[in-house]
Amino acid sequence: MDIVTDFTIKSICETAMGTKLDEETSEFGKTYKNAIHELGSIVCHRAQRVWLYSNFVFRFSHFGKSQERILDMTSSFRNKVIEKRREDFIDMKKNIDEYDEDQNVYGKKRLAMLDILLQAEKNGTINFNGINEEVDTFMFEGHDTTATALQYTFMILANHQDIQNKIVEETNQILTYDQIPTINDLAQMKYLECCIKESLRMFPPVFFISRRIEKPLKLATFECPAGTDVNIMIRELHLDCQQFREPFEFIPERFMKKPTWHQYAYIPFSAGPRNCIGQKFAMMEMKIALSTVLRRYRVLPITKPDDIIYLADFILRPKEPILVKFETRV
Ligand code: HEM
Repeated sequence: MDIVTDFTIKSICETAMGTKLDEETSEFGKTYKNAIHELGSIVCHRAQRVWLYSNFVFRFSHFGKSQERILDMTSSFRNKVIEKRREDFIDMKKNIDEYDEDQNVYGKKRLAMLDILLQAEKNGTINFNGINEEVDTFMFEGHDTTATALQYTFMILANHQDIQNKIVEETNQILTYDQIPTINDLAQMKYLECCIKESLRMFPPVFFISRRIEKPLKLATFECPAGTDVNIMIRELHLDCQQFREPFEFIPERFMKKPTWHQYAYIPFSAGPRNCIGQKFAMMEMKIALSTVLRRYRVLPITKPDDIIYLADFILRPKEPILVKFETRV
């Protein structure tokens, strides 16, 4: 998990934020990962204890104090990432004066998401707090989810050598040993894509989402009054045997045919207007990571799917680290 999280934090910082982590920020990134995990368990702990719902009581509790310490830590990591890019952005603009606002391109450089926010701050369309909120959202949504998906995918592939071999066969037809994949190469990795989709079905990192119902809603025989908070249990939907044949079996081939399930029975990235904005990015990132590692290493099982005990969290987090073994391919 440490290796994949390190990879996904660096990816989101370099791409969306335009900030390459140096030694100091890299170390900070590792603490950030642990802080996010701790934060998840505090939020769930509080949700289960009604006496901690009051902000006044919570603030003085042990958990309230821990949460404050963690939020200080995550804010300072985020501030470092923003400040580093702010300096680079000023330098970049000094050297290049052509800015194409429609394409978000400076000279020949395409802007990172954070550059667009910094430019918007200059134009007065977003303020300092607004930038912080956007960066927090992307840093969190953009690393923990993908790292979780990758660890379950490595684990399930380690337990299915035949499927792993098929991925390597496909990848070898597209890339040579050291070749860095282009977007076109990634688009050709159809079988790998089915494996990732199947892994997201069985182990959706965001395993539930919540919505507040604005108007009364009839669900089968149930009447939900306006104002009800509803949880949509994504993992339960994905494991419904009325929708998926042998739902507990890892069968990537089911994604090679036209879906036989209801369009909302498979929603790892949610659906509707607030669905995941980063899903294409996540799919590409996972394809790069998996194809690069599997070409070089055979992944062997240590953790088995049935060994996993899940924690109460807002991400599908295992209680114990998920372990696999890497053996160099010859
Ligand atoms: C396997 C990886 C990922 C999974 C499973 C995932 C899943 C989700 C889900 C289920 C939601 C909807 C939450 C809701 O409806 O309440 C969501 C929202 C979001 N995701 Fe992802 N995500 C992933 C990767 C990413 C990445 C890489 C980024 C950023 C580059 C990202 C950015 C976001 C953002 C900003 C939102 C909020 C969108 C909004 O509220 O309009 N996600 N994600």
